[in-house]
Amino acid sequence: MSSPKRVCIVGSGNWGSAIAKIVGTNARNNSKFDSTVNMWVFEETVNGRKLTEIINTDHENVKYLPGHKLPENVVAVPDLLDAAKSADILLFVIPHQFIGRVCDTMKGQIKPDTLGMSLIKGVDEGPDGLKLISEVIREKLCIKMSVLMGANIANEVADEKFCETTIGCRDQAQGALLKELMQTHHFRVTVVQEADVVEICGALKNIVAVGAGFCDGLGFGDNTKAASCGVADLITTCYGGRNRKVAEAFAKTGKSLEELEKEMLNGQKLQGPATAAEVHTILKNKGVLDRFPLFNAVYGICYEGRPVTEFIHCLQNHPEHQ
Ligand SMILES: NC(=O)C1=CN([C@@H]2O[C@H](COP(=O)(O)OP(=O)(O)OC[C@H]3O[C@@H](n4cnc5c(N)ncnc54)[C@H](O)[C@@H]3O)[C@@H](O)[C@H]2O)C=CC1
Ligand SMILES: O=C(CO)COP(=O)(O)O
Repeated sequence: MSSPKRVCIVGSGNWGSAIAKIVGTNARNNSKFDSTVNMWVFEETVNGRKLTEIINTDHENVKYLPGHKLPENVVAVPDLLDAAKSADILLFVIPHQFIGRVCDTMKGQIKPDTLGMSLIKGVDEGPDGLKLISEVIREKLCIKMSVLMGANIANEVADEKFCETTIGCRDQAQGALLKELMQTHHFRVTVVQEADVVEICGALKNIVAVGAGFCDGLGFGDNTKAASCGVADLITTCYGGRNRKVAEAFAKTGKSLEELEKEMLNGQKLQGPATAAEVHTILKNKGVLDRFPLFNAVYGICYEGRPVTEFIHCLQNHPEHQ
């Protein structure tokens, strides 16, 4: 039998910490995995103490997932390379804007046969158009990559409220191993081979969620909001997510998104506005902006100073309605 796989979680925000709860418990109870799970923590001081010290002593990420104990075998490590260098499985779960720098630091310093899985929702906008975050990681680190995405609001997952998620993995044996690491009674995992589809749905729904927040902030009805909704993650994010919540406050208060992110999220990061900007550049370069009025409208409001009160006009002028 091969030796137990060492797991490292690259990230310790709201979702990273909820995932640490699951992965720590599963790794401890399954001999296929080493029971110690490293979690890389972007170090900061909270209430006068280092966050890593708080996590390793009190077993709680008091800033990003307060109220939940993490398993004691989850070890917070402030140095990225110390956390990741001996890992057989790397779970990437940081806000997408930081992935480039994190991978640059890890390049050449990890085991060559490490399996990576991205839980990051977002896209990168490269010179040739859209690039998936898993592709960015694959190219920079030369490792095999899978993804995990779903209608998974972190606080609800940590509360063990039942939900489903999808692993996109091209290799069946790897998919089965990753499922063993991630699945619990409350967090059911389906493995599919179409990893790119899983990832792009997870990324793009964040832009729609910002639009849904605008609808709420402007006082439109449920029908209006549903006009932009599709499948599970979209529904969840358009009701319960941070992108929606902050966009609602934006429409109601007139404060800037940056200000509201700071005020309302205590260090957590929105992915929707940045994704709207990246997707906007990609669509513009391809000359197809007019086919995506919702994405265009969210971009215009977030970055071009277009009044949020015009949001619905953009949907009324959808090319499908001409
Ligand atoms: N929170 C949620 O409910 C869910 C989030 N996701 C996705 O997971 C990814 C990560 O999200 P969260 O864990 O919620 O993070 P978060 O939104 O809680 O972000 C805060 C994290 O970013 C870290 N950070 C701040 N500056 C940094 C830097 N310069 N370099 C590296 N890290 C830095 C902070 O230390 C903290 O760990 C995102 O792509 C998000 O869309 C996916 C499903 C659910
Ligand atoms: O991705 C999520 C739920 O699946 C979380 O969405 P928010 O980032 O908008 O909170």
